[in-house]
Amino acid sequence: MPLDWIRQSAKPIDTAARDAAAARQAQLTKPPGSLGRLEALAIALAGLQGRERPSAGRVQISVYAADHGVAVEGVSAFPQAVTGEMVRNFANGGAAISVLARALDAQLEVIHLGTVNDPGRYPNVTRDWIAPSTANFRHQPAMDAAQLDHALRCGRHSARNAAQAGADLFVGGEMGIANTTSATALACALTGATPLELAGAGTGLDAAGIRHKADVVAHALAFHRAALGDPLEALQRLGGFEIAALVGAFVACAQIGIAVLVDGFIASAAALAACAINPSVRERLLFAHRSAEAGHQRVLDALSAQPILDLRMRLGEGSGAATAVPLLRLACTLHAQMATFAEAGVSEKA
Ligand SMILES: O=C(O)c1ccc[n+]([C@@H]2O[C@H](COP(=O)([O-])O)[C@@H](O)[C@H]2O)c1
Ligand SMILES: Cc1cc2nc[nH]c2cc1C
Repeated sequence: MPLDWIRQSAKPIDTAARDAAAARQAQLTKPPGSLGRLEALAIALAGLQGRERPSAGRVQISVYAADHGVAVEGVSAFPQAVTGEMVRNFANGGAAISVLARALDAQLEVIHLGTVNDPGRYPNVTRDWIAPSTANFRHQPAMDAAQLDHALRCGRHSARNAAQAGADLFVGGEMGIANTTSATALACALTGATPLELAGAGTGLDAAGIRHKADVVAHALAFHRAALGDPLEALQRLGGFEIAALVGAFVACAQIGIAVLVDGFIASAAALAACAINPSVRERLLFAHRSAEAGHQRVLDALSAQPILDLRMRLGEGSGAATAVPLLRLACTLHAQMATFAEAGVSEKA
């Protein structure tokens, strides 16, 4: 079966490295726990990376761009042409994630899976064409099985690239007009939440626009209801190429043992699908931020995830995750470089 790999177990957490990191934290010159979540993040990264002193130095950011058939339902504040136009902007280095990747000295990979307004070829954008867009999932499955397979493998390819480059951390980003509608439908199918509970403004819908979006999602869920019990089939019917690529990347990173920092609403819906398909993936994911998109908290709750940041961001592209990287780096540097009580000759707690 071509998709067998997606269900293979994630690499187990290295509990010895995690315990050694926790023991080190207890010896550093500070009241125990006083660095709060920075301590927990360093300890978690130690378990994920299998070393007492983890690092967030080498970061790979993979951004997947694709269009959505459901855009014809008028569910986005922006025209569909923007997806292809933003691919050009990624190529020219002017998008937010381009700037963040440069500032972080991270490796940025942009993968163009198919847009209605094809911007053409750029040397620094991988063109891994599937179709101009998914089908409109209000009336038909978004993808066929071959397209789902292609998108999942595209994500696995990024994970393998990250491993080859020796990445400490993987960030998955996405760009796709109308993909919050797809992510909302997928999250409803996987959590049982209603479309009205999860639908949000996306790129900037008003209240009437959000009600219409929820209505489109409700119709789609009714149309596909009989097939939504299987999360892989839910992904095929309601997902996007970029969302499926994120699922493939998250699962493959977890299997290889690369720590994953999950971005906002769409990336978290992909994480939810990845964990529903392969529950062993969950313990290998860190969550970067709480997006301003209305349904994100519900998705984070379903994953029992505690995001690092809450900056009211709602851009996507991997931008929220990239913004959390400096905090992870600081957590690792403190963990590695602070003196212990014994080294510094400081008296311990009475
Ligand atoms: O990541 C988020 O939390 C997020 C929330 C709202 C919008 N977005 C971005 O906006 C686009 C989708 O918005 P929309 O309104 O077209 O569905 C897509 O390119 C996403 O990257 C991203
Ligand atoms: C301009 C623009 C940039 C984006 N980046 C991610 N989603 C986006 C949506 C729009 C509309």
